[in-house]
Amino acid sequence: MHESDYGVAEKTAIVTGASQGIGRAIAETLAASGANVAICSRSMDRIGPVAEGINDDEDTGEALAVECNVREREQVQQLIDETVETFGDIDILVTNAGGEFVAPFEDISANGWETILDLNLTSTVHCAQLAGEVMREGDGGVIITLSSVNGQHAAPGESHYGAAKAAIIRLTETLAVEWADDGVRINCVAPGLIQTPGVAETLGIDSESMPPREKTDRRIGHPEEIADVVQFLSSPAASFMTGETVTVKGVPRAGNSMSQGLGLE
Ligand SMILES: CCCCCCC/C=C/C(=O)SCCNC(=O)CCNC(=O)[C@H](O)C(C)(C)COP(=O)(O)OP(=O)(O)OC[C@H]1O[C@@H](n2cnc3c(N)ncnc32)[C@H](O)[C@@H]1OP(=O)(O)O
Ligand SMILES: NC(=O)C1=CN([C@@H]2O[C@H](COP(=O)(O)OP(=O)(O)OC[C@H]3O[C@@H](n4cnc5c(N)ncnc54)[C@H](OP(=O)(O)O)[C@@H]3O)[C@@H](O)[C@H]2O)C=CC1
Repeated sequence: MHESDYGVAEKTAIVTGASQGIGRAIAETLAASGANVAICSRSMDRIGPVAEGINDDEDTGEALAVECNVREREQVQQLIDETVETFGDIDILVTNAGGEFVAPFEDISANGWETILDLNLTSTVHCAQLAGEVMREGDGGVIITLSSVNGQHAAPGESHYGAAKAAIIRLTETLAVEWADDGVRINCVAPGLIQTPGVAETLGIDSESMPPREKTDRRIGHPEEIADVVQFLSSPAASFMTGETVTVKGVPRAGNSMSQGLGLE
């Protein structure tokens, strides 16, 4: 009889942007399954308590908090070095940190464009290149990138973010081919609208009004529903998956724009 293996116990995972939202849910989910997690955000005051919460629980893997702005390559290198020094290796990398502002294309300054491309796309390049080096010189590993439904379909106000997230999908496909012989699997998760503090800030959605998980239609997703997919992709159960983008979006309503479709306008 075949027994599915969704395990990540004793693996070492890096999760970027884990002080809140999707990244935090991913870190806590992997740790609850026994992985040691190196987690980062731009502020130790914000990432430290998340690590403490994980370390307070005896039944989880260990957590290492690192202050790291993923837009800065040298800081990403320090994150990689501290992770290897503490846990010995890197088995899983989740490039979760990202963000956006919503604005018409004509209102986005050169710096605004660069900010969103740096934060989402170039940060993913830094993390994948530097952690990928460790994986490829060792026993391989698993990388999971974060795109968005905005990287798959056009939505007004999302030209910069959509371009960055679309590029992440193609980057994922390319690295899957280039690094296949090095034992590195790389897949991408493209969430639909997920209830996080970032979304509350960007789109003004009340984070207290969470609908239950039983329904898949006409609701916003929970961060844990992304974390569960990341856990699967990280595990041996996904051993024949690489270069794929997994969309996680429930059943939004049909509409002219995605936000109208979700009933948010
Ligand atoms: C609708 C349903 C579809 C489903 C998909 C859901 C889409 C969700 C996507 C998410 O990723 S949500 C969660 C992510 N979290 C956030 O986005 C956090 C909120 N945003 C921010 O914290 C910030 O805006 C930022 C994106 C992190 C950028 O902050 P930063 O401090 O790095 O940059 P600034 O110095 O503030 O600005 C740089 C540059 O950008 C211009 N700019 C900033 N905001 C706007 C804006 N609203 N409109 C136009 N331009 C903006 C700013 O003016 C600067 O440019 P210059 O003035 O210097 O030229
Ligand atoms: N929520 C959604 O609906 C969707 C989200 N996504 C993607 O999922 C990912 C997570 O989104 P979400 O949880 O909503 O985001 P949040 O804004 O809620 O959280 C973002 C996290 O990233 C960290 N972060 C932001 N900038 C940096 C940086 N430069 N360096 C390091 N860490 C950083 C923040 O920590 P701190 O502020 O402490 O530095 C925070 O922990 C993003 O890539 C987003 O684009 C995709 C589709 C939909």
